[in-house]
Amino acid sequence: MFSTASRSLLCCSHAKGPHRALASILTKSPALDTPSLQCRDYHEVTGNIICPNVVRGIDHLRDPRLNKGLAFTLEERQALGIHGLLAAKFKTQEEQLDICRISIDRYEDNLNKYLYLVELQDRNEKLFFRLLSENIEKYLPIVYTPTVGLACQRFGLIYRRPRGLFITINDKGHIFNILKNWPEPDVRAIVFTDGERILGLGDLGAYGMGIPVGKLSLYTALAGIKPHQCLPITLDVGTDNQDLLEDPLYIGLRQKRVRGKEYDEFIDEFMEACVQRYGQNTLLQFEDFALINAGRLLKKYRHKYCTFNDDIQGTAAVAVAGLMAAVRVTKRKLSENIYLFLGAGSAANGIANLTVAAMVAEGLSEKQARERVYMFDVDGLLSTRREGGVPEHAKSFGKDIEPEKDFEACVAKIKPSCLIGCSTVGGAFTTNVLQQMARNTDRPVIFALSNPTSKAECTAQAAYDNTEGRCIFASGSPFPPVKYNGKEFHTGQGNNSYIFPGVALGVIATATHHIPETMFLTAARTLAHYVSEEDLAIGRIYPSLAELKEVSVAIAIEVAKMAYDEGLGSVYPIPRNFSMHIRRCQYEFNYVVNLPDRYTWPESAKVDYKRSRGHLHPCNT
Ligand SMILES: O=C([O-])CC(=O)C(=O)O
Ligand SMILES: [Mg+2]
Repeated sequence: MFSTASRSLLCCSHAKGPHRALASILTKSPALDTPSLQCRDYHEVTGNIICPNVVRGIDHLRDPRLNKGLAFTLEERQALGIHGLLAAKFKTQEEQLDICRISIDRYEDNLNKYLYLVELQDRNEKLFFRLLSENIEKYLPIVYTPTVGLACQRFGLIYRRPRGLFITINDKGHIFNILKNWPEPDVRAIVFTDGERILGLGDLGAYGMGIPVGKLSLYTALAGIKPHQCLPITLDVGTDNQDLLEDPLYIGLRQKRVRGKEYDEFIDEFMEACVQRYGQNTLLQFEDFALINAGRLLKKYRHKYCTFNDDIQGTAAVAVAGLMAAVRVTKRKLSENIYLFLGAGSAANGIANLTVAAMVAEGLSEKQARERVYMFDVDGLLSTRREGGVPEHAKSFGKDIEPEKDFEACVAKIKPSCLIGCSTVGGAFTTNVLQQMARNTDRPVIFALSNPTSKAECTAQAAYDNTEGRCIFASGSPFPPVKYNGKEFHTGQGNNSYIFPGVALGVIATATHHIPETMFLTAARTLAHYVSEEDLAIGRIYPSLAELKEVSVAIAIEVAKMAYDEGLGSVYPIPRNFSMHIRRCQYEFNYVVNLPDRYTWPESAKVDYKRSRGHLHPCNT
């Protein structure tokens, strides 16, 4: 396994051959007199991957990683052999960003906006990521939740080009070979799904591919993880969604899901093939696996691989951060609340367990902490006395109390101060439930975390209207501002996008071996610290989405420090300044000079070309 530094050194020295060949033809340019800088710039553009001599002429426009469109300077156009392939105009990246914004605004339908952005990513990667990272509030709901949910549902219709790998159960025994087909050799993070629980939309089979793609877009846009280091994968083991099996547009395996031993062997082989191909510290993020697999696979692999489950641990961290910030409003310590979860699946258990850890940190014993947490699933309250007992995955939250199947009655009986929805049942927090929460306590905490918007347990407006505006509300998907009593509130989005990009950046930057649970508690604390008095005043227990990039870096720094405190980091020497180290690992969103090493622009050609185009580009004057 190579350290970060030695990996890039290898790539750089590997690429020197063709540079030398070029240098023998071209003499050194006086304008570009720092060869090492030129080399770094060129490789920055190509992601340390593309050998300059294999990309010729028009391929600089066809490769989204290299393409700058009309922003190629006159010198670049000549040096790269693309002069004349572009219109005469020279544009800056900023001008191009303006055009992108105007183009997207022309679409009314969010799915069309999504398609525009997909196409942009396929055409000009830097422009796509800069647009996204500078307009997070505007475009996050398009490339991510909720629109990405719709994109998954319509995936058969909108599928154009490959972005990521599809590995099917029929590929069992050959997974490593399929990974070899992915053109990027320097992958550091893989987000993968088997499509069985896509957001709250259920089994979408191979249509689930939109989710790893969307998550990894956020890796780059929010945390600055380099795109060539990211690989989205869908593990296609079939689908139990009858509509999809009958859908003529369906692009996945047309068969029922494979389960049991064969499925487990497939996942085992996949995990092992990933580290064989990309190294032991490759980050493997589980995304949108169903309850039956999510928890047990996390348990199985968490000490063997560098892995986490975003729906369990990422969601837990963002919810606990919200609970921590809410303490400043409710004036109740975490350990003074009573929690009731609607849903007892992976997200609920993840949040509940991390909340217990946070209460233990406040001084409760684990038993005392667990006593404060109740769960309600499709069969009612998790009571040890109910028929069929408490499901194995939520055993530690079962209570020796009278069974109850009516959720409203449960809210009245248990009197929770925090109500947390992870049920994927849209509207499950009825008027009665919300009004009861207002009777339970003066400042009830209400989280409707199921995604996308249609699955949220209640709207932000309903939560305010039915609690006399006293609630502290957060949702997994965004809601428009709430108007209550003449005042406007901007409620927060308790979505794991506040957590996973930062954790991933910290883990990748330190080549961490494993991700302990405490890292997510650290991430939660870091996020909670970012919540300002101004945020709280407008009803928000999270920083604004506009701060997501800053938050992600802050989380990455804390994760990186922790990685070395716990002996898990493996980039040596240990970085002395973590902040600087993290920033050095990040992607360059701005265009950089795209000239071959030691290129010389002949003086005579310079003059001729400038004359022939009738104008000069500012970069060349
Ligand atoms: O993708 C999101 O918005 C959050 C998430 O992980 C899920 O709901 O599964
Ligand atoms: Mg998810």
